[in-house]
Amino acid sequence: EGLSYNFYEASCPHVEDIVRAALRPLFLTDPTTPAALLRLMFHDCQVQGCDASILVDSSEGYASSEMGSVKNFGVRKREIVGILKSMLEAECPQQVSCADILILAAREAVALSGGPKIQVPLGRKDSIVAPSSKIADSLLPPANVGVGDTLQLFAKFGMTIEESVALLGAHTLGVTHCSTVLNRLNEADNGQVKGAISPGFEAFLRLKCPQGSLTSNLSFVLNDITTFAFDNHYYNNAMGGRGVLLVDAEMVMDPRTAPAIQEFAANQDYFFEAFSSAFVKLSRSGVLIGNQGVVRKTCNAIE
Ligand code: HEM
Ligand SMILES: [Ca+2]
Ligand SMILES: [Ca+2]
Repeated sequence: EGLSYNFYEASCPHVEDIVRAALRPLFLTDPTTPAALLRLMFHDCQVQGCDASILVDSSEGYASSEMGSVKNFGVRKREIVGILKSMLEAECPQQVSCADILILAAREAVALSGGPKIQVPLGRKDSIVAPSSKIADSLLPPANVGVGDTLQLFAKFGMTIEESVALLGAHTLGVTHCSTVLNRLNEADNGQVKGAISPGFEAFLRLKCPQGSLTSNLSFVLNDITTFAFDNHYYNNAMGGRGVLLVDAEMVMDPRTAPAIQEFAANQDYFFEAFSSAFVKLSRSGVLIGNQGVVRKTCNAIE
């Protein structure tokens, strides 16, 4: 496919060490950084492939760029890829693509949070096209997506059902803002919130995210209680009716996905293996190789 595990062996042999060493202090300063970088990777790969398109600021103003999509609400830390890029430009000018840096940053986010150490193939090029917010709107899944649509989405990356369930285990890190939580609570059928939800957790969500609050874009709940640890707690959470998003809560009840949930909840190593494989598949999605793309000078602009 054109990606390889020793792509920068001659042109930038220390690229992986440089990224890891630079991220460690950034993660200590702000422990929410790994979650942000992992989500950033998914949102890049989902729109036009893993090509750093999400990093491009629109020249006509932010609103029309990919980041202007409401589906990118809460996406943070794009600037960190820019920081890593300038370090790598100093070490090996014009060699390392922003698209590869983004994948390496997400990979370190997982490893430095206690998750699996994933080997990723490199050699992606950066896009020379910046998709509009409308395109991002149509390609990114809505926050209230169900199990069926999610499996369909991930099948496009060549993922098995097990890998799809493992990939959603990314929600072992990070938070969900109350605006999204309220949408789920308000879409109740006859007063019954959709998906597996325990009465205690529903009460907790209603307390944390009150109706009509003016700050529901700022307040949030944790995706699982070990929000900074990449572990299998997400699955225990979901089985206990404490899944935050609809898809987290529905997967437990769906006969296609329930077996994998139980497996991952019982066996963290097995989860890590499936997640690693899914991560690499995601990272290969729609990549540009050779002269299909460029190595940008700065990540937030297409010269
Ligand atoms: C059906 C697919 C998915 C849906 C509907 C979905 C939806 C969401 C939503 C609504 C949030 C909360 C955003 C906020 O309020 O700030 C979130 C957070 C997050 N998502 Fe997903 N997601 C999906 C798949 C994925 C995948 C495949 C990954 C990574 C491999 C991922 C990683 C994350 C992470 C790490 C966070 C926490 C971000 C933070 O705390 O800054 N998600 N997701
Ligand atoms: Ca992209
Ligand atoms: Ca966790």
